[in-house]
Amino acid sequence: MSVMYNRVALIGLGLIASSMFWAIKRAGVAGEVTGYARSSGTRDVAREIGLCDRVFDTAADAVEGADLIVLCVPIGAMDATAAEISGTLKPGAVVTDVGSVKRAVITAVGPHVPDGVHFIPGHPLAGTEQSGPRSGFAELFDNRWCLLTPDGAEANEVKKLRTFWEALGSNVDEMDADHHDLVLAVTSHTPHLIAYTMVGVADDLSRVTDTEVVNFSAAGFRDFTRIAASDPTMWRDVFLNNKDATLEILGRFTEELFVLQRAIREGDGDHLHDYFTRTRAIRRGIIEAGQDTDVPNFGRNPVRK
Ligand SMILES: NC(=O)c1ccc[n+]([C@@H]2O[C@H](COP(=O)([O-])OP(=O)(O)OC[C@H]3O[C@@H](n4cnc5c(N)ncnc54)[C@H](O)[C@@H]3O)[C@@H](O)[C@H]2O)c1
Ligand SMILES: O=C(O)C(=O)C[C@]1(C(=O)O)C=C[C@@H](O)C=C1
Repeated sequence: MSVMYNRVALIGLGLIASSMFWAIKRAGVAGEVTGYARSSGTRDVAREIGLCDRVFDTAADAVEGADLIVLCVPIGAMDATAAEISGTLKPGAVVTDVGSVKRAVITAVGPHVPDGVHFIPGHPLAGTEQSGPRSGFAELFDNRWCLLTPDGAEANEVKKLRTFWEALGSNVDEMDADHHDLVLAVTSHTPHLIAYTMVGVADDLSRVTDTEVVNFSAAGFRDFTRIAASDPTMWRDVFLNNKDATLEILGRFTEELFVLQRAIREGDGDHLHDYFTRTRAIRRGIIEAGQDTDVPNFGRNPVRK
């Protein structure tokens, strides 16, 4: 594929930015990729492993002259990061982000985007429980969805950003930001909270030892522990910034849980069987839609130095 943006700047060099870098190199869609991370340790690692063509010590320097700027920091850091780069954004540049919540990012970043610069929020629905500059890999976005919430941004720029994400391996869709936050509360945010809770319950239970939990963890619980190992800062920020939607889904979840709890207590096998039959159909739907893509080639990267 040919170069789409002469210079792409990645701000915040963790899992998503490093995966984007390797995927951009694999696709050949950027002339140059610059990067910035807040900590000097992360910048040193980035330089050591060849993550980004040039790593800068300030975000403002990293975005200077960039055609596409991708904010890859935790949601709670979006406001300050956008303020830092605001003065050096090139007219005509596109600012996007990868944050897991969209309305809060629009509120935080939008006011810092000067006239003449395009702002197109985004969210790749792909990740792992790993974080940091060494955790990325080029295949992360393959066959995963990336949602854009353009809200009136210029159509040509939106189209170009769509094509960019497609070149990185994603399927792309557009959505209203509030709707995005509700959908993700169902499909990602509340499930993470449930996993955190279940692992916390196992940890608290004194009659079952930690060694027993580790040795005898069944597949379902092991999946929960993977999810519950996700980055605490990122997930704290997700819940603080998608409060209403998460609380709505969590309310419905606890209501359903109480009904199932009662069915177990009363020995209502029909209710349990009917419920599990309904939920099984959802899983089958996901497989039929080709969305059961477990993370491919985890940890391997053909272009990493
Ligand atoms: N991990 C996932 O599964 C996933 C998936 C999709 C989107 N996201 C979103 O992508 C963004 C980055 O997540 P990640 O998984 O790459 O995280 P990460 O922890 O791997 O990397 C985040 C990077 O942001 C920088 N950073 C951290 N705190 C900062 C601060 N206060 N100020 C400035 N910079 C700071 C650091 O360079 C750090 O390496 C988040 O907004 C997250 O919601 C994550
Ligand atoms: O597979 C995982 O580790 C993830 O949790 C990735 C996952 C998710 O699917 O919920 C997590 C947060 C995101 O914003 C997008 C993707």
